[in-house]
Amino acid sequence: MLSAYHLHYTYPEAGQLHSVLHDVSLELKHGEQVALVGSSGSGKSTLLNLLGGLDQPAAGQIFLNGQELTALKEPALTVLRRQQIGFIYQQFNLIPTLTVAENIVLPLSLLSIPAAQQQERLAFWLNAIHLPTRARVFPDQLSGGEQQRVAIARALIHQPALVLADEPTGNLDAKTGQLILDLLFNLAKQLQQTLLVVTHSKTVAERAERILVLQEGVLQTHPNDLAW
Ligand SMILES: Nc1ncnc2c1ncn2[C@@H]1O[C@H](COP(=O)(O)OP(=O)(O)OP(=O)(O)O)[C@@H](O)[C@H]1O
Repeated sequence: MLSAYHLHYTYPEAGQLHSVLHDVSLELKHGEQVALVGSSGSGKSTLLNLLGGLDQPAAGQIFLNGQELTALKEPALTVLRRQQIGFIYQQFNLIPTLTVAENIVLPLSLLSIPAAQQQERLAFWLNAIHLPTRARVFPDQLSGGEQQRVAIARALIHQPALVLADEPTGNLDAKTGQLILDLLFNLAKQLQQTLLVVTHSKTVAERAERILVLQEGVLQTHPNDLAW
């Protein structure tokens, strides 16, 4: 469902081009749950941003469900992201001035889904993340784990084909992180969404069906043999 071919990513600094990703190719199957690991600075977040259409590679192609993401320009790229991709971040990134309910339905509002349908789906998701009574509170009234549950609902509510998570448990204690992980992996599986999770945690990576390892911008072909 997601294919990337020969991705290169560079940035200019002090008159030189620095390479972050070098000839990265990968394929994710429909409904697959994959972890992306590698040491700090190896290019994991950069790769996630390219796959999510948030940034463009210097060279290479990315296809999402047959559509070439790397051939799209704004605003078509934004439309594709809104329809097909859900993002989850370490810092939760909820909008502080919106309530829990408003944060969760935001992707539906952006897609102009009718209000009645939004409320129906909201009720389902408040239950799915075990926060049925917190719809009207604001993010700063929630714990970190609760905020991340809201962020998960917001990332999945529009039924995206692809869910990209960057260190989703990085800001949580071990026990809360485990609960968040269970919720994310179980819901994505139930909804047959493809999940790619960037992580430094072995616990997180071991939940995945497959582990991709980046080393200094190069994707390793035999990741199981490597220490990371
Ligand atoms: N546009 C840019 N300008 C300057 N540096 C950049 C740019 N894009 C990426 N980099 C550099 O590329 C390297 C890879 O960054 P990236 O955030 O992708 O790594 P990472 O593997 O996710 O690291 P971490 O695990 O610490 O989050 C870093 O050294 C980063 O500073």
